[in-house]
Amino acid sequence: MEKQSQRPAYLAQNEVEINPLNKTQVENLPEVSKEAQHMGSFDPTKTLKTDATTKIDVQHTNFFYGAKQALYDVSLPIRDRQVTALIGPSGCGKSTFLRTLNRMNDLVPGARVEGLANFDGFNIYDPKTDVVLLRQRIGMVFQRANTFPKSIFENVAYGLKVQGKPQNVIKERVEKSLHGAALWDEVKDRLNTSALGLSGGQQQRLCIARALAVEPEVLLMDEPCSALDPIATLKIEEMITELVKDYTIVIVTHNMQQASRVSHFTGFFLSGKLVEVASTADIFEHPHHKETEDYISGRFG
Ligand SMILES: Nc1ncnc2c1ncn2[C@@H]1O[C@H](COP(=O)(O)OP(=O)(O)OP(=O)(O)O)[C@@H](O)[C@H]1O
Repeated sequence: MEKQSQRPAYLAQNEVEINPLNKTQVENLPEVSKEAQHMGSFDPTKTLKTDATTKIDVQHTNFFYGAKQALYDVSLPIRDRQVTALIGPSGCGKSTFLRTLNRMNDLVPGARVEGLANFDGFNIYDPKTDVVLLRQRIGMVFQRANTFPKSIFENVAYGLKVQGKPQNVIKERVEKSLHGAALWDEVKDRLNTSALGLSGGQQQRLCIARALAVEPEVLLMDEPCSALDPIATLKIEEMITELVKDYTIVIVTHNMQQASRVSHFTGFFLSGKLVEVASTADIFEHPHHKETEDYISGRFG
């Protein structure tokens, strides 16, 4: 009974809160400024000048958790083989946006998305989209490593076994993915030992290897370094810089130095709106909006 009464009012009866804010975070949420309220939807074509082609073209996306709207008219082209960083204060909708890209939000009862996310000529949001196939092409890495209590080899081979791949293909892909995740040299002599014996940073790279093993085209990373120390963080950042030669990467980060180190484009979210997206250098050196400037200079968030 006690637990029931603490449920946030915006949750419908069967809804679960995946990523609840604590009381302090809620109290410190910035007000949407008058300018942001009246600016309508942001037109990214004004600031996103690049030769890179668009891998996923997100247009006019609204997202609802039951009655609560979490994203407002977000349009954001994700460029091919570039890193796009999503920044903004807690609760502004970064993770929600990221999760719309491979339909992870489908798992939340009462969740609903509107708009268009054009990926290779089909709409990711279309109910007819095959989400299993979609998640093979658009892989995801979470905040905390979700290591399975299995051997290092089995962790990476997992998706390939589900796909029924032959043993020789599995062996080859496990090795290739561990190289891709910059982990091979550290684990090659103990592939059959438990993955739970690896350090936190190694486990996160192992999960990245698992995501790479099914050969995705896009990698979504939801604060992949938030549980890691600076050295493990640096390893992941170096790995991202290598991986982007072959993959399109979208990363949610609270760490603005990280966004400026690893990304080509940065989108700034505030209260469910994309305030602006531009080249990372522009966002950090010449932001178009006062909210962006206030956020990157640490005035809130
Ligand atoms: N399952 C859910 N049910 C209802 N509301 C939710 C759910 N998950 C998130 N929200 C709400 O949606 C809004 C956006 O949350 P989201 O997690 O996308 O923000 P965020 O910018 O990623 O935050 P953080 O940086 O803290 O992870 C917040 O108000 C949050 O409370």
